[in-house]
Amino acid sequence: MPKTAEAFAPAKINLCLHVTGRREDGYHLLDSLVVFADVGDRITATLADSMSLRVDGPMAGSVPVGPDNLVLRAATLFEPPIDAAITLTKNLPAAAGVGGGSSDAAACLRALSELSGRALPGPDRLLGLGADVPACVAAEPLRMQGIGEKITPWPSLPPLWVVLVNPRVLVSTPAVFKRLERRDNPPMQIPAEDAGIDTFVQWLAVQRNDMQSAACQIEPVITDVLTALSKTPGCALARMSGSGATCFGLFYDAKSAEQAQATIASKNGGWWCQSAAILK
Ligand SMILES: C[C@@](CO)(OP(=O)(O)O)[C@H](O)COP(=O)(O)OP(=O)(O)OC[C@H]1O[C@@H](n2ccc(N)nc2=O)[C@H](O)[C@@H]1O
Ligand SMILES: Nc1ncnc2c1ncn2[C@@H]1O[C@H](COP(=O)(O)OP(=O)(O)O)[C@@H](O)[C@H]1O
Repeated sequence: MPKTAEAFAPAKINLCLHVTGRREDGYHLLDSLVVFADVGDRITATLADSMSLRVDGPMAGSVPVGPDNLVLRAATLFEPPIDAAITLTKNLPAAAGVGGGSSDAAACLRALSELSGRALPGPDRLLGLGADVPACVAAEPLRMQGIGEKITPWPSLPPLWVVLVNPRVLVSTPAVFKRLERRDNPPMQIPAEDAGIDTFVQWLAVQRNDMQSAACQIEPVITDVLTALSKTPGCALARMSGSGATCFGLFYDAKSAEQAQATIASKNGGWWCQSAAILK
């Protein structure tokens, strides 16, 4: 039997995303609390004589199947190459601020590492795939700084659930960065350690996503998503993730999140709505 490995590619959520500066090469300096949800894509890799990629799942149509797919780009980081037949089951919307491509790349690296017994590529090579890839390889609650390369594990997170809502508009990350009015915003404040859930959510509410306003100007429907989320019972906070267009509502329990998802989905047939737990 050929050896097979499976890896989960969780949705990435920027609970807050502060843009604090810009480097000379144009990349932006970020300060973000990044977490992962128990919804995402899936990678299955089987050792084979040559490298191949098959994409299935509800969002398969929205990603490239050739060498531009971040899964195949990630696989090339191993030298010498590890040949495998890879299947990507694409459940997350692409170019949506939930890091699907970066998380797929990270999951592919984990699966190939397991199959071959070889170490994961170093941090510089991960960053070369995309600014979100180092965070997605860590795949645990973390503070992300620099342009994405500085990763610090987040010490403790209260139990939280989210509803992720994407109005099915594509938002270009460079276009949102370009439209920012300010690039020198204050960094995250640091909350008290082991704060209870109320203190944590109050703290989070005064942090920001500095890309949200620019993204809403490009795609005003994002404002509708935020309004719909914030009106659902039990929603403690509604905010955009990454450069959008996906927004999240934050909930204290699974049931409230599931009800909010059902309510929003029933009123907005074309939107992608998913309730999930935040992984600790
Ligand atoms: C904004 C964030 C926040 O987590 O999330 P997404 O909206 O992509 O999910 C990420 O920084 C995105 O990471 P990722 O999508 O991997 O970015 P990359 O492919 O490396 O970069 C896409 C483009 O975004 C801009 N970019 C990206 C990261 C950064 N720190 N500064 C930038 O200015 C650059 O113009 C770059 O060409
Ligand atoms: N496996 C993949 N999944 C999603 N997008 C991918 C993938 N491979 C390449 N891409 C391309 O990468 C870009 C960013 O995708 P994604 O990581 O989903 O967005 P975001 O960074 O906004 O969360 C998209 O334009 C998409 O075409």
